[in-house]
Amino acid sequence: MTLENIYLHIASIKNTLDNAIKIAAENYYVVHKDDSNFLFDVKETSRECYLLSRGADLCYDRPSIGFTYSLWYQGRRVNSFLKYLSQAIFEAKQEKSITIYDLGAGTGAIQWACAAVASAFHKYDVECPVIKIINIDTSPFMLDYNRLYLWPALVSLLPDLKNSILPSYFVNSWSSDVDDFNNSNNWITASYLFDHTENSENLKKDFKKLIEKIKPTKILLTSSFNKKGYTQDIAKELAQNNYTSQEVNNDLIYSGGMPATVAIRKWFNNNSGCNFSGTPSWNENYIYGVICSSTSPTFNLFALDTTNEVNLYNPPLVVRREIKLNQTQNKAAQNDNKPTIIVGPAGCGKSVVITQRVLNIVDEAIKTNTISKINILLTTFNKALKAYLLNWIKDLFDSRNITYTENYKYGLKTQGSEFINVFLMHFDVLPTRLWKPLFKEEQPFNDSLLFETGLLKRAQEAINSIKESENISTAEFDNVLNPEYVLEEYNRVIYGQNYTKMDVYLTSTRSGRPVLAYNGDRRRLLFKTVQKFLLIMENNNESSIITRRHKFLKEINKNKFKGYFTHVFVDEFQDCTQSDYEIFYGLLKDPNNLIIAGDFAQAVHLGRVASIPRVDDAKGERMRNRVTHKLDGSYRLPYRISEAIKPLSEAINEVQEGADIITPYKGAPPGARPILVYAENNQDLAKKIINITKAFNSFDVVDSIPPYKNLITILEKDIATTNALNNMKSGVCQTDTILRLKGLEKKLIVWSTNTEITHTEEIKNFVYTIFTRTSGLLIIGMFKDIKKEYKEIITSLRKDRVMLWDESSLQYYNDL
Ligand SMILES: Nc1ncnc2c1ncn2[C@@H]1O[C@H](COP(=O)(O)OP(=O)(O)OP(=O)(O)O)[C@@H](O)[C@H]1O
Repeated sequence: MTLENIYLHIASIKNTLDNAIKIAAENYYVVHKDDSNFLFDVKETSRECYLLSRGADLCYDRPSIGFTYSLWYQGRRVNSFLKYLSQAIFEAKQEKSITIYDLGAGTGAIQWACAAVASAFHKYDVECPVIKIINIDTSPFMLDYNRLYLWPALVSLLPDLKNSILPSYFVNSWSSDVDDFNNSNNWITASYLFDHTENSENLKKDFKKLIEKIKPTKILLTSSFNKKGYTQDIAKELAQNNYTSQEVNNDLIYSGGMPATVAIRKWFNNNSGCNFSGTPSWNENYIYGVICSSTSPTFNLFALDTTNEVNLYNPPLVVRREIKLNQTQNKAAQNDNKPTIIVGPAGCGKSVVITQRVLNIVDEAIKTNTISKINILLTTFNKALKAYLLNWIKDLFDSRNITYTENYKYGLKTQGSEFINVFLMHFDVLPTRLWKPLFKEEQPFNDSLLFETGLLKRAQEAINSIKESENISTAEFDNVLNPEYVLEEYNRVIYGQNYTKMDVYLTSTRSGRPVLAYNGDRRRLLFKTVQKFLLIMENNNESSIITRRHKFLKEINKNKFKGYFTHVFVDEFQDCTQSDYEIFYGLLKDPNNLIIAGDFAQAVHLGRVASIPRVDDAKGERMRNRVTHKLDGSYRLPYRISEAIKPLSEAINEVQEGADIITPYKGAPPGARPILVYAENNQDLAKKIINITKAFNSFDVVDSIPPYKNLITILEKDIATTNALNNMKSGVCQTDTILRLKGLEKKLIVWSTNTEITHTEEIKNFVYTIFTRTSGLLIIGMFKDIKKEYKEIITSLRKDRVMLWDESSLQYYNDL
């Protein structure tokens, strides 16, 4: 059997391949034609495939993409690999087996081309190496279309293939799910890998790491001709490192029409309401291809320091100890006794770094027998996040065999220490928690704690009293003399910036707050009202979280808790005022051991009032040695979601200095674009959400059998939709507020625009924080009378990176 014989046989099965594409499409249609959204989805994927042919990037994240794509591209893509693989497999015909890692496998053109070659071996009765194909792609829809439809159709026509081609399919990473790297004759095929990415340099680095790990004997690279630069660069580098490289002759075995595929497209157009246009053929545009073959065993080829982490498309890790920190994260986790600021967008690993740094301090202290001197406070503004951090730290301690006991109120005491070494506390309870055990006799907060409604009532009383004493009978001052404004002014400015005296307040800046004239009536009235409010609270023996904090600060300023902690860690610093930092400094032995992490874009409590400790005044001395670590990218947010919401983070950044702009990161878990859904009412939204979870179940966001472990989380509280969902699938949905969920992540977040966001000034921060909670799907539910501010946010999202769920959603979106 010669190479020519192989070509001849492949030429003879052209119609078989064409027929298999047709059969696959027929079968897919039978299974999916009644899907709630089938026709619209096909219409959209057809449009996107057309745009791909014009050079646009395709997201491959709609359910019908495999179906539509294959009806145009399958033939030509397979054709482009036929000669290339004939040549490579023919050269390897002595081998018993070959394992091909097909990166960006899509609907399996490489697998099909291998099948055609193997079929030639059978025809000539020559033993063909068993070809194990590991299809790796970020799109479950593309992989599934091959696995469930294309491949079975081809095997039904060429049954001999069953034993010679052994495929497997992996949504995700080049490495993490593929632990079987010990095959002896590994090949890598990478088609179009570097064609559509703004991140080619990183990709190239990861690609080289993969090569070191897999040690392939052959690397087959293709790209479109006009994007061949990166492929050539890599081939050149490989050529200098034990690989010979050979450009592939690009003439194709097949040409002309694909009658079966054309016929089925016509049938769909006439009978199903699909609207396919154009005539598919075998003719592929000119492709650049190169085969690199190893000349000797590869070992530490590129002299990279690590061969273990291949960061492409890593799935999210659930066990904290399995997370391998990247270089920047690692640096930020070193305990260098300097005030440390860790910034970066949602999901870049700030909490990961904090927990690692806590571990490093404790680990070092245990080794140097100084654990009894370590007293760390880790505080944050959210109960669930506190629990999350605690579990991460416990998991890390376990991984280092650090023995500890847990005190449910305070934190962890490690073996060998007489007291608790790691205090984990919600910042709101810190004043009470620290005060009570230390100064039992005083019991400062033996009062009732008021929350929103109670506080608004007291603020109104204060306003009434001031209006009366000042003889104000008009609405002239109502823009500031209203309960919400008074409370915010107290929390954010009078407490937040610690303006205890009227004359200071009248003449000082009120950073991040609406402008009020210095020494003006409004300021004077506000200060008096706040004083009155505090007095009323005191007389009624009541307090708020902030008045408690305020009293705590006053005691701290008297050195009461001085030096209680060796280290203070703050996660989510965007919720801190300047006064909060005064508390942290007051608690610290050494100001150099303040470590704070956060993201101003998520400042849902304070908006533009949020700030980090000043360095430009007398107190700034404490931050003199500060180090800022800037982390990049989001490991949590699927790449497409980061791309979609980037304009929103840029808009926040424009008004809020220091807010981090989200950077799409290739190491993020796979996922779809944000899905925009129009609904007539809550019931309708619930129905559509269920349909979406069905269509996207390959992203593993919601369990398909009860009890539904993976919940849908609706933000902000939308009880009607939640009830409607739970009536359909009991227990599948929960609803919450972002104030309780910030810092955490969920697999499926729904932003229901039906519910009001009360913090109108921080509305963008709010919505951004909601969007960035997902590690899987993000659904945006839109209704008829949508608020103007929400409309503005939705239309600001990158247009080619949102997915309109159905016809009514598309129309609604176009009319926004
Ligand atoms: N180096 C890493 N490798 C793999 N996964 C990582 C890495 N760093 C972070 N992650 C994952 O990214 C997700 C987000 O991490 P983390 O919660 O620490 O981010 P964050 O910056 O604190 O987010 P937020 O600003 O929303 O609070 C987590 O699921 C974490 O496991």
